Amino acid sequence: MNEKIGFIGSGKMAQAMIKGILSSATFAPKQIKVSAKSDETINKVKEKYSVHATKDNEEVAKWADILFLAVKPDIHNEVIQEIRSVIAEHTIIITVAAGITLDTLESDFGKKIKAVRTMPNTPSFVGEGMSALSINDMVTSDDLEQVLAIFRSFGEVEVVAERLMDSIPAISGSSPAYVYMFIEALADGGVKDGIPREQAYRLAAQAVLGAAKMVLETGMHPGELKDQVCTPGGATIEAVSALELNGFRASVLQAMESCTKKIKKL
Ligand SMILES: NC(=O)C1=CN([C@@H]2O[C@H](COP(=O)(O)OP(=O)(O)OC[C@H]3O[C@@H](n4cnc5c(N)ncnc54)[C@H](OP(=O)(O)O)[C@@H]3O)[C@@H](O)[C@H]2O)C=CC1
Ligand SMILES: O=C(O)[C@@H]1CCC=N1
Repeated sequence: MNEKIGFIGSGKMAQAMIKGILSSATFAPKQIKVSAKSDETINKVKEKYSVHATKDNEEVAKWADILFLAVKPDIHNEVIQEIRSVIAEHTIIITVAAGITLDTLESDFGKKIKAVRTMPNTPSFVGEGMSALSINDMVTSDDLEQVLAIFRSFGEVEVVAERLMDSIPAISGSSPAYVYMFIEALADGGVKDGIPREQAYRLAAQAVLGAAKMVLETGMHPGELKDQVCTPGGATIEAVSALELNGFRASVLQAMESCTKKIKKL
């Protein structure tokens, strides 16, 4: 692809996407320009990814054909006010900020823009991202194809109705955090029984990866896959029973509700 991609904000989420994009070789480092607030981040990003990095948001906004806004929601509008006058008509604006709606984007820019609201996740860093996005009526089908190609370069992407976007962090944007907690807990259980810590992480992480692949690749219902593991009268059903007694599923659902409630307030 020949487009120039800009990132305003080069923190954890932007760097995960940049790493994923460059690893897939869909874009070369010279096609990416980023900005950040501190010299520390600028220098780190230059060194790690060989992309152009600056503290000048306007420079990035003026240059990019596709511009990611990857700053925190509380300074999102401040950044838009800084760059709105230099945005070209053809530029596609992609926000990754949680809770920022397409209406907010348009009204902050104060004009019709090509706007894309997205929710990626940090596994984009290893090319296994899961993103969801919705677009406004200025985005053409060609624009959408370009955007999808970028997101596919670091994982999977789903186009969803904007009314569902507030619910995406809970299921795929934030959920890597709870999965890491689950992996850590599995490893702790192994360590308790004497399994060396590093080996315990490998055992736990690969079991989670394998289970996820089974869901994606067999098309079988997760409940049926669970049943395959539970030998009648065996050990797994004892573990399942203990998880149910301790409200495992209810905890996950409650965590997701809390997440979505917060997104609506951001
Ligand atoms: N982390 C995640 O898993 C996910 C995050 N998101 C969204 O991504 C966005 C960024 O989150 P995350 O990457 O985690 O946060 P970080 O704090 O890691 O990154 C924020 C970045 O914004 C930069 N920044 C701060 N102020 C300015 C400014 N005035 N102009 C330009 N850049 C500025 C910071 O610069 P410096 O480094 O110099 O401080 C930093 O690089 C959020 O809106 C969040 O909702 C979405 C999905 C998942
Ligand atoms: O914690 C947050 O607000 C962001 C949104 C999804 C992941 N991180």
